[in-house]
Amino acid sequence: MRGIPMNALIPANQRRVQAREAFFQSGQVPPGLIDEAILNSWHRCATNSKSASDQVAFDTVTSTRLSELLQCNRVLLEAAASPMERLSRTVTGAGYAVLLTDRLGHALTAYSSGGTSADLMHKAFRQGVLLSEDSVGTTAMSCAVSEGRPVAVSGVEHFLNANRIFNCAAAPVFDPAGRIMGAIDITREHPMVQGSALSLVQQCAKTIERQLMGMLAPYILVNLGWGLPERDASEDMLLALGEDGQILGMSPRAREVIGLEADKGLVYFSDLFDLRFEALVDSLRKPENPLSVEAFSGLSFSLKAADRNNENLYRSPIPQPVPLSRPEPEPEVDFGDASVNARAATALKALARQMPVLVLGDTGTGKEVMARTLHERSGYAAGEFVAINCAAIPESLIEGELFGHAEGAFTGARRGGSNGKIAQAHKGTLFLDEIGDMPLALQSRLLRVIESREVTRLGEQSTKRFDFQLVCATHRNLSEAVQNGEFREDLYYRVKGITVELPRLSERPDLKAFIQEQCRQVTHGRALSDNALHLMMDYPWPGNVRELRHALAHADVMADPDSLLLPEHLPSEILAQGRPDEQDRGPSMVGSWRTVEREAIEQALACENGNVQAAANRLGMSRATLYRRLKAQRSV
Ligand SMILES: Nc1ncnc2c1ncn2[C@@H]1O[C@H](COP(=O)(O)OP(=O)(O)OP(=O)(O)O)[C@@H](O)[C@H]1O
Repeated sequence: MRGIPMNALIPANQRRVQAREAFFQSGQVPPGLIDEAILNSWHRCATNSKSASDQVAFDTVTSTRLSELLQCNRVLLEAAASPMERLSRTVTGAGYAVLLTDRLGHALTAYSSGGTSADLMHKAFRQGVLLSEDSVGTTAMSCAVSEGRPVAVSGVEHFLNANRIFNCAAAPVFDPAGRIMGAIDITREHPMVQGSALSLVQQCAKTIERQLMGMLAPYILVNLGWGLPERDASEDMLLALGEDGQILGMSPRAREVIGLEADKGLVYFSDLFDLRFEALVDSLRKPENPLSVEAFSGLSFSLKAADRNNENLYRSPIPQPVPLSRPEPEPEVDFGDASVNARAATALKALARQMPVLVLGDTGTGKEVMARTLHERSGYAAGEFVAINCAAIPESLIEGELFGHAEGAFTGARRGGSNGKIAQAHKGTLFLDEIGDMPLALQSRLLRVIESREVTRLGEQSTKRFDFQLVCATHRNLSEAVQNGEFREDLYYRVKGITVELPRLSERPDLKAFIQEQCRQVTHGRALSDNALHLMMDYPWPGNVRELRHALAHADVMADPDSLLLPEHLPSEILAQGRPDEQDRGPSMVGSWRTVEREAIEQALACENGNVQAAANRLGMSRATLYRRLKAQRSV
């Protein structure tokens, strides 16, 4: 008998009664009598001054709150709909009710068994009832959510006497980023066979998690296994990968064995496994060759495609190597204003005729987004989009950056020389951002290149011809710069081609819809409360779309995962200021935006140990923009 705790030999029901008596007499329970998860919950209830004799009301939240909750949890509800229905078909005949709760314990969906006589059962298993530990004491759901694992709670294991009629089992549901979204619970009045009840809820939770992974629309879903793929890939261990190898999501079991914490942000396949993503895709195409890969944790896994019929595997080209700097995923673009959309369409026609396009707009209005969108929709989309920020590169280097240089052309020139950005943009788009800040001396050279499409590398005589389309952008008034002698008139007329002027965010005709859409994108589907939305519509947005996206990301972090975004979650400057009178707009708003910006930059640099590229990624801007912002901040 060595190794088996004596308490394990006592019949289960007797053990529970003993545990309860011991707890209420001394606050202590001898080991092995009940699940640690339940004991922890009892301690929390006692610490929060709950008494076993408390009554339980099972009131529902208001209908407004309920619709907010359903809205906030719509992804979970969608993923859970059919697995829950299947579970309820399996168990309601045996007298079980089935429940889906959110992370806080709100009942989102309830299937009742119909065969129960107890009033309490009817009251408890209704949509909108709050079943948190705080309001109804220990339950399987609250334990499963607190401990992050399946838990069964029977009869006297419920902290409140009133709930002793319940016997329940629940499993947490994790989202693909590893956060708990809610729980699946089955409950009945009669004792249950614990093992089977637990495995039913666990299976249902896994199916929901799998649905959630599918809803990410991954390029490919991969099963991890321990041995040879054919024999051993486990349904439990799933990776959802984007087409550039980004890990879009992981099943909880895969996350556990690989040792990746929840909510880790941007992680790529090749960050975790000793294999390039293209090589993975290549081998998955040949299922006859089993693939065994070592993770950087030291463990080896077999990998196979979860769905052999996935067309991406067989039809799409192998994705390009992951670039060294990994930009934030591009937002879905909407320029809202019909006149801007019409202008963009004209700009596309101009590009097709080899005319340049000039994008004008204040900082953060989306000039680069517009340029990239034009590129992607143009006949040159198969080539590269090469952006160069004329304001960010020191005058002495910009020439070499643009035109390239021969080996030894100047001190510090690269071995073997460099081809320069114009060569890189061959058959693609050259985007000259902040062209208004291009040094005067360089402007005439640029003009010649734009006219002839011919480039001479620094330190060389021969020229090469390149084919590229040109998009420029600036926040400056170029015709004023021409008048002030800061910008060459001939270059101005050359780059002006077709202009697209982007409105300030506060002037967008679709402001409300745009804020809501950006909120959906930035927060992955959360909603703003009416008050928060009104405040945002009244704010002047000196930093335009960039500031809006930062504000939404800020609110997303500040708010509870299941709550709407409320005014108090917004950055203080939005809370503090409605739209000031037109004449007050300038300096004070610019001042407050600068402070916010400086803090954001300092924080990002600190978090990334001073790595400018990583900090720029974190802030959702290019490295060049970050340098420019730093320069601007320092000059204040
Ligand atoms: N129409 C849009 N839809 C979605 N996101 C947008 C849109 N316009 C801009 N953004 C986002 O706002 C931020 C700023 O955009 P972008 O860098 O293109 O602005 P910009 O005008 O070039 O700024 P700057 O002048 O400071 O370089 C980026 O994070 C971009 O993704």
